[in-house]
Order: sequence, then C-alpha cells, then structure tokens
Amino acid sequence: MEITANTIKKYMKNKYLLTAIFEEVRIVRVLITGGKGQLGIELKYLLENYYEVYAWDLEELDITQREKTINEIRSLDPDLVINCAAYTDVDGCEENADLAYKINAYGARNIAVACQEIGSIMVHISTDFVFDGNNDNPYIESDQANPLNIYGKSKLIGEEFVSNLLDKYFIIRTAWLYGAHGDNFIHTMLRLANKKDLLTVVDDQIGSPTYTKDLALVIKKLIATKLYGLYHASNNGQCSWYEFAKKIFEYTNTNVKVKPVTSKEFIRTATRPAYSVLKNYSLEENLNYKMRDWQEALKDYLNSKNEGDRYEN
Ligand SMILES: NC(=O)C1=CN([C@@H]2O[C@H](COP(=O)(O)OP(=O)(O)OC[C@H]3O[C@@H](n4cnc5c(N)ncnc54)[C@H](O)[C@@H]3O)[C@@H](O)[C@H]2O)C=CC1
Repeated sequence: MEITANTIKKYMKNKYLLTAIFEEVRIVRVLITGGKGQLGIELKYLLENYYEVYAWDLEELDITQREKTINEIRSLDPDLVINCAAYTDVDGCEENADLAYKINAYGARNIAVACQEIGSIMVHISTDFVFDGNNDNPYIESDQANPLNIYGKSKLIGEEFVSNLLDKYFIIRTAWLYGAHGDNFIHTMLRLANKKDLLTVVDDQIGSPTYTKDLALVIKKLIATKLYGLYHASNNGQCSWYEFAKKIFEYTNTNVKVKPVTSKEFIRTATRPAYSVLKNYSLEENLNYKMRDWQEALKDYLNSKNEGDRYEN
C-alpha cells in the first residue's frame, strides 16, 4: 500500500488501521501504571520522547479496583500498558499478605483483562524473588520458580495471570533496582555512613544490582519488537549486599567501616533467597543485547548530575 497524506487522513480516526499500515508506529499511546515509582518515572522520562505517555499512579488508578481499572484502560485505549505498580516492601508483604496478593497478583490480572479486551500489549515487571536461591548458577527464564516469601509468591501469580490471559506480553524479571527517583539501597548506605562509624551489611545474599535507566532502555528495545514472552533483565555480574555497599563507598570516596554479617545475624520478617542472580538469556539470544556490568552502571548512576542529560546518548 502506498502511504500518502490521503491514506493517513483516511485512517486517522482508526488508530489500529493506521498503526497496521505503519509497522513502526504500532505503538502510539503508552500507559504506565505505578508511574510514580522509581522505574515508572524513569520509563516516563525515556518513553515520552517516542510515544504519547500516560504515567498513572495510585491517585489516578488503583489497579486493585477491578471495574475501574478495566473501564479506565478501556477509555484511554493505550496500545501498550507497562505495569510497574507493585507492593514492593518485601517485609511488608509478609505482614499484609492479602494486600500483597491484591496488588501484585490480582492488580496485574485486572490490567491483563483490560489489555485482552482492547487488544493491547502488556509489559509486566517481575522479580528475581520468584526463585528460591538454591541454584549456584545464574537463573535463566526456564528455571523452575519457587518463591520463598509472599512478595515472590504474589509476583509469580501475577506473572501467571498475565501469561495465561494474553498472547502479546513481555514479562520482565529484574533485581535489586535503584535509580534517580525514590529511595534505594545506595541512599540508605550513604545516609547511614553519615551517621555511623561502622555499618553491618549482609554478605550471604547474592544478586545483581540493576540501574532503572538500563532497565528502561531494555524495555524500550523490547517493545519495538514482537518477540513476546518472559525475559530476565538485570545488570551483568553479581555481588552480595556487603560487596555492593563496599563499591558504593569506594566510588564515592566515603570513609566508613563496613562489617559483613549473615542473614541470621540481620533478622528480617521475610526470608530472602541466598542466590538470585539472573542470566539475561532470552535478551541475549533474541535481541543480541547484553546489559552492562553492575559496577559500570553504578558508576554512571553516581556520576549522573541531572536528569536532563541522562538519555542524550
Ligand atoms: N525495587 C526493587 O528492588 C525491585 C523491583 N521489582 C519490580 O519492579 C517494579 C517496579 O518497582 P519499583 O519502581 O522499584 O517500585 P516502587 O515501589 O518504587 O513503585 C511502585 C509504585 O506502585 C504504586 N502502587 C502501589 N500500589 C498500587 C496500586 N494498588 N495501584 C496503582 N499503583 C500502585 C506505588 O504508589 C509506587 O509508586 C515492580 O513490579 C517491582 O515488583 C523487581 C525486582 C526488584
């Protein structure tokens, strides 16, 4: 079909036909739920350069409200919904299990039902905590999930709802997120280093710290394809929380003593997997895309002065 101004005019009112004739504008309107969380804000800044982006959080759309969620998504009629909304307080999930399932499992389901109805693509963000940590090699997408805590269980059920209800979905498991927006482990460490001479940090939980900027770039790449399915996406390499803290202090020239402790010495409400390193197998196989090492990403994060220049290259 020849694409002329008249063709565009003719199909202007029907964006599905319009997007069908332009493969590259398959996605025009994007809704981000949980749009004021650390990943949601990052994605908004990146994607609004390319798409018409709506970033909704609790005030605009509580994803646990089934009817409202379906109605609001139906009336916005996005081509893509990225679900970043979650109950991410891992210990809080143990204490408020009902709420955890309501948000992380059924909230995801409500969005998937709406996407199914309007034929929209869904990106659903999930977690390394779906694994039990008994591996000693990085987990790939086909490894058996077996969550140890309510957070992981509720997120896994959310994944299952999405993959059972939809054909056009990307489920993206990530880990140990930090970014320019919201509180994170790096802030906590630097804050504590200002107040104390000695910090104790857990050394027997191994994972992959992941910069939200890098994850947002992966999501942008994936949504430009039709390679739907389950993906792991975390910065390359692995460390313990203790090693992560040591690197933060090394890169910021912060002088503080850090003592490694075991999870048994640092009791938390929720049990965490001892080893939850993700291998980005599908990303590397399907897109030939390798995420950079976590140390490099951490340096970049610590060096980035303002948000304006964060996506220039
Ligand atoms: N933070 C981390 O270390 C990790 C996060 N993830 C996943 O990545 C995704 C993004 O996480 P973050 O941005 O770090 O989380 P965040 O906690 O910074 O943001 C979550 C957002 O969801 C919103 N929200 C909570 N309940 C809601 C509801 N009922 N309706 C609508 N919005 C609601 C919150 O207001 C918040 O703005 C989540 O799916 C999380 O499970 C995965 C692995 C690690």
